[in-house]
Amino acid sequence: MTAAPLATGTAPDTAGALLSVRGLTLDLVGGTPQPGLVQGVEFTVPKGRSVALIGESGCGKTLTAMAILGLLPRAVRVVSGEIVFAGTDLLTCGPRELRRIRGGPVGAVFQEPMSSLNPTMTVGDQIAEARRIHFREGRRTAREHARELLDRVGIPDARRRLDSYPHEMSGGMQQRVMIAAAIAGEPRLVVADEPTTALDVTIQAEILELLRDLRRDLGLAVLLVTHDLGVVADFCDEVVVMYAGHVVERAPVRDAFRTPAHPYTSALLGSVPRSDHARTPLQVIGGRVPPAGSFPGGCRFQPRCRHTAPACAEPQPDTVVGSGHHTRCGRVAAGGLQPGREL
Ligand SMILES: Nc1ncnc2c1ncn2[C@@H]1O[C@H](COP(=O)(O)OP(=O)(O)OP(=O)(O)O)[C@@H](O)[C@H]1O
Repeated sequence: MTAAPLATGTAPDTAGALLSVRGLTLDLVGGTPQPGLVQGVEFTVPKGRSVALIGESGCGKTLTAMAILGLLPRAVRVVSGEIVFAGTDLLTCGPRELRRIRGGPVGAVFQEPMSSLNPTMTVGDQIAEARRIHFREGRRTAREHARELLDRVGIPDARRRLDSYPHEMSGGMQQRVMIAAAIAGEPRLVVADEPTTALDVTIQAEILELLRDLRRDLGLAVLLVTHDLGVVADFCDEVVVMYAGHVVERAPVRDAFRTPAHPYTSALLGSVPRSDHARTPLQVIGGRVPPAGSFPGGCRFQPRCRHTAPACAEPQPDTVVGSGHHTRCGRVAAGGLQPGREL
């Protein structure tokens, strides 16, 4: 017997959302119109929760994160959509308002600390600057806060380190400084794009532990862009799965991992080793993400999907398969496929 999906609909569940991304569509500026580098992206980040954005390279995770931060590359424009943070649509904000929000209530942590930290300023001055801009603190107070923040993120001998330059620190320490700068603005949301990818494994674990502590102590919400499904399982409450610019599934992490409702999510999960299924052979997802501009109509995953049917060439409905669990697989919507690891 096939279980019918609960419902179809398009809107994210916005109750209690701190951040709500609705119908976000991004494209290249000028040139030939593309069928949406990022198209119709919908998800929410509830207050104090941690949401992962996952998918293979080139699926639009970073562009989505950059749109939230108002830092899209010049070549990319917003075609439509809303990004509502604490009641304000960030896409309607001018540059001054965006600068007030970014580094203030919305913090950012990127993969390469050295590309975000200013190599010509001491780390103390960089963190103090955030306090001076966002809280109009005087030099002395801002410096004292910078010391407290360095201490808070686990930098030993914080008072002396205030006067260090980023290049005098290890990669892990630089990442801690970037986190200190992000929390200096007392954010409610931190957007973290691959914050541990450039670090070696033991340091990765330390940085994640730090983010976890800060989340708990400061009540932060986190939007985490990552390729690492182990990190998602360990750190996040909810997951948003992107494929070729579409969100194909969003769900509480446990539900997405136990009963994925999109063949792409299932294939992603099958491509990483699991401790509980040590003998299960790893799956390889055949083919690759199509380059932007050559996406198929309907479900963009269909050329790589082992369940493809003619209906997959049509736009796929947003289907609710469980509490907070949505998919955009028409075959699941029609009851022809069952959510689950064997999908
Ligand atoms: N500045 C740019 N100009 C043109 N195309 C771009 C630009 N930045 C990204 N793209 C294209 O947009 C698509 C989405 O890129 P994006 O960086 O968001 O992917 P991603 O999922 O974050 O990948 P990764 O995991 O490798 O960072 C890709 O096809 C990429 O080539």
